[in-house]
Amino acid sequence: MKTHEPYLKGGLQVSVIKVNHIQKGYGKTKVLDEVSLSVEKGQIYGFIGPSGAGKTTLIKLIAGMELVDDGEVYVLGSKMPSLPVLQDVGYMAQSDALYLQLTGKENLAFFASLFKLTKKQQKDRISYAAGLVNLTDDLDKKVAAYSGGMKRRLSLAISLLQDPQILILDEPTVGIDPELRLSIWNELLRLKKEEGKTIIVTTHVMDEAERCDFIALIRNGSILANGTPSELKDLYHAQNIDEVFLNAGRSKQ
Ligand SMILES: Nc1ncnc2c1ncn2[C@@H]1O[C@H](COP(=O)(O)OP(=O)(O)OP(=O)(O)O)[C@@H](O)[C@H]1O
Repeated sequence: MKTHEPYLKGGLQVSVIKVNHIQKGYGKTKVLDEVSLSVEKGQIYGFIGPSGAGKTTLIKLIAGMELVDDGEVYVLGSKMPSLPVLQDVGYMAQSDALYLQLTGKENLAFFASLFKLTKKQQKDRISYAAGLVNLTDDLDKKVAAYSGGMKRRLSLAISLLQDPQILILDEPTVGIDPELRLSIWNELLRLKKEEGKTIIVTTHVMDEAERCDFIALIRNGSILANGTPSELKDLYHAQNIDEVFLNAGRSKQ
C-alpha cells in the first residue's frame, strides 16, 4: 500500500517530479546549468543527448543520489534527497551495482529485503521482475558468470522490485538484444498506461526516444529543447529524433 498521495499537496496538484533551476558542477567543471523541467504522473520522459551532456548527473540528482549546488529537485512533493521518497523510486544506474559472488536470485532477494514488502510480496515481485527480463532460468548462476546484458537485465529487475511509483532508468536497454528490448519497452508502456507509473529514461536509441511522451534534448549541461516527439519534429523540421537532435544542435551554434 502506498503511504502518501504524491501529486496532491495541500489540495493542489503538483508535478510528480519538479526540477527548478538546478546547477551542478564537479570541481571547476560545470556539468548542469539552469536546468528546469516538470514530469507529470504517468509520463515517460526521455533524456537524450551526446555522451557527457549531463544526463546521468541529472538523473542522479532527481533520484537523490547526488546533491545540487543550487536550485531544487522535488519528487512526489518532497525536496530531494528524501529517504521516505526512495521507497517509491526505482533507480537503475548506468553501471551495475551487483554482488558478483552471489547468484541472481540472491541479489534479488537481498535488494527485495531492503523494501517494505512481506515475504510473499518479495517472492512474487522477484518472480515478476526476473520473468520480465527473461532471467528466470539463470537465477541460480553466480552473477560473476553473467554476460554484460544479463547484468543489465538483473539491474533492471532490481529497480522494479519494490513496485515503485517512479522508475528512473539510466540507459536500461544497453547490451540487450532487440527482441527483449521490445518486450521491456512494452512492459514500460503497460506500467505507465495501466498502473500510472512515471518513468524517466535516458537513451541513445532513437526509436526508444520516439516512444517517450516527452523528450528533453540535453547538450553541454543545458536543455536545448523539450516537448513531445512530434512537437520537436515539427519545431526542427525533422523526420525523426536523430534529425531533431542534429538540427537543434545546428540552430544553437
Ligand atoms: N563524479 C564526477 N566527478 C567529476 N566529473 C564528473 C563526475 N560525474 C560526471 N562528471 C562529468 O560530468 C559530465 C557529464 O557527465 P554525465 O555522466 O552526466 O553525462 P551523460 O550525458 O550521462 O553521458 P553518457 O551518455 O556518456 O552517459 C562529464 O563531463 C563527466 O566527465
